[in-house]
Amino acid sequence: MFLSLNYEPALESLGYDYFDEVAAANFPRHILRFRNDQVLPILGLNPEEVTDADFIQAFGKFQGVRPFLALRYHGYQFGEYNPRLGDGRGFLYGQVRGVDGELYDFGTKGSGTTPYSRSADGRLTLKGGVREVLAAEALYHLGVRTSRCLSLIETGESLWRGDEPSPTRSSVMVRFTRSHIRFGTFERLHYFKRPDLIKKLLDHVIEQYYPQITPPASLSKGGEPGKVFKVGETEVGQDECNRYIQFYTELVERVAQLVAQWMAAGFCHAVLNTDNMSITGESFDYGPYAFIPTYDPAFTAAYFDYYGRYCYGYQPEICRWNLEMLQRPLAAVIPQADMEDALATFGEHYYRNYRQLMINKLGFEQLPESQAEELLGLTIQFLQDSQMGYHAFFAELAQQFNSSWRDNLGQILTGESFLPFTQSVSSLGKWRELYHHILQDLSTDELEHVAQQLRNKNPKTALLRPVIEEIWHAITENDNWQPFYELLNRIQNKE
Ligand SMILES: Nc1ncnc2c1ncn2[C@@H]1O[C@H](COP(=O)(O)OP(=O)(O)OP(=O)(O)O)[C@@H](O)[C@H]1O
Ligand SMILES: [Mg+2]
Repeated sequence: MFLSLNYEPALESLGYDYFDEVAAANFPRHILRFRNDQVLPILGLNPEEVTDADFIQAFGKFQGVRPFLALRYHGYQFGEYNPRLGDGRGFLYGQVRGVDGELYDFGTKGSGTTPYSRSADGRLTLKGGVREVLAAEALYHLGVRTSRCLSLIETGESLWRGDEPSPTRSSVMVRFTRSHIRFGTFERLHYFKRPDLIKKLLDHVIEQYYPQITPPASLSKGGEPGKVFKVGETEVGQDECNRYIQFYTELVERVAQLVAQWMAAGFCHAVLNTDNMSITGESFDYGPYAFIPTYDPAFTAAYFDYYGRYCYGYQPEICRWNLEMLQRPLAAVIPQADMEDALATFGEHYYRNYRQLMINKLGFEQLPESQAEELLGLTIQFLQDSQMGYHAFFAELAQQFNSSWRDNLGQILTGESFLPFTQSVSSLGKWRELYHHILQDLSTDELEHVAQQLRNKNPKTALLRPVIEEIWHAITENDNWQPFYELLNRIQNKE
């Protein structure tokens, strides 16, 4: 089924400067643990017609005739440039155009060694695979622009890891995402002083992932088609240059929006190295991530992040810095001053998006700016003062909300979960007053809309670490996958 999809050699057609052809490992076993039936319709496939054997054939045994491409990239890891990276345990399996007209990647993780594996085994632990499946689904259903997992297959090997009781079980995952071109893909080309390859890749990225940016032909009608000038070492036409500026400007906006989505979702990615930043502004690579238990800007998810560089509250600044580092390769084709102007808007884009998403989580489509600002401020204040669960606060708000709140301040957030804070946290009283004040302007229909919005944005199920550990416990102790499927069901049904 997957073998007969209409694969497009989009990246492959750029030539062997960007990747190496590799082979998949032969695994002793293939046990399908997860298939993402929600994704299949995007590929034009009817889930009922796709068998488990189809998944195993394509994404466990890797039968098929396409070249598998280990992509070359570098990256800044914890602030240090690392030229010894690249797909060390994965490859681009293929690219397919969805029924929505968009190009999608199937990328593997844990599929065997490549020229970039260094001394590592090219494998993915089963727990790592389970965690990535869960994160992607949870984020997707919280409205985050994210990759998703198409399949997870257990592969029957024993792996040794410093951060899991070992030996531990192995798996191979296939990721479904717009692109695996990373900031680090460009950084590598800069390292090797190849502005020509930067330009070629950028043209490809704009054509495939930023199609609304006007192509040179139409731009040149009104512009100055003949004018060519030097940016860095490269000769760039005026209208080409305009496109590149538009691209960087939009990337800045997309990344700002993505970080706002993580922050509102209470998500800490944990490893925001530039090799984990997609050029399409999508989120992916869910390793030691965590959803924050309580609102704490200093919350750090990765045990190896000794200085808290990638803590929850630094994420916007880190992504801004990553965009700044990307200016180095892009300076080959984009004037520095234009990139700086674009990046200067990052903070504003981030904050505007964040505030809007938080207002949505609080039940409203729109609020006047000053009111939105005040409500957000009080919400954060309460979450910080009380250290009530971040997800619990919103879930409880959604559960307890009642249209009677409009006429009766005394009923707002009086459920049991808020009792401990009624006396001790003064921001709760102020929050209630403001919320009441906002509701007073609403009609009965609008109140119903608030109730719906609250439930829609704030599912009861939160993917907190203890929840994942419980799922993993059942798997590792009793090979019981039921809790995993039940959790996935709740997440996918936004319960
Ligand atoms: N077990 C492994 N074997 C070989 N290379 C590995 C292994 N684990 C990580 N790497 C390499 O180390 C670098 C950082 O890995 P990271 O944990 O960010 O995930 P990843 O393997 O990069 O996958 P992706 O970024 O596509 O989600 C990458 O170059 C990766 O290929
Ligand atoms: Mg990675």
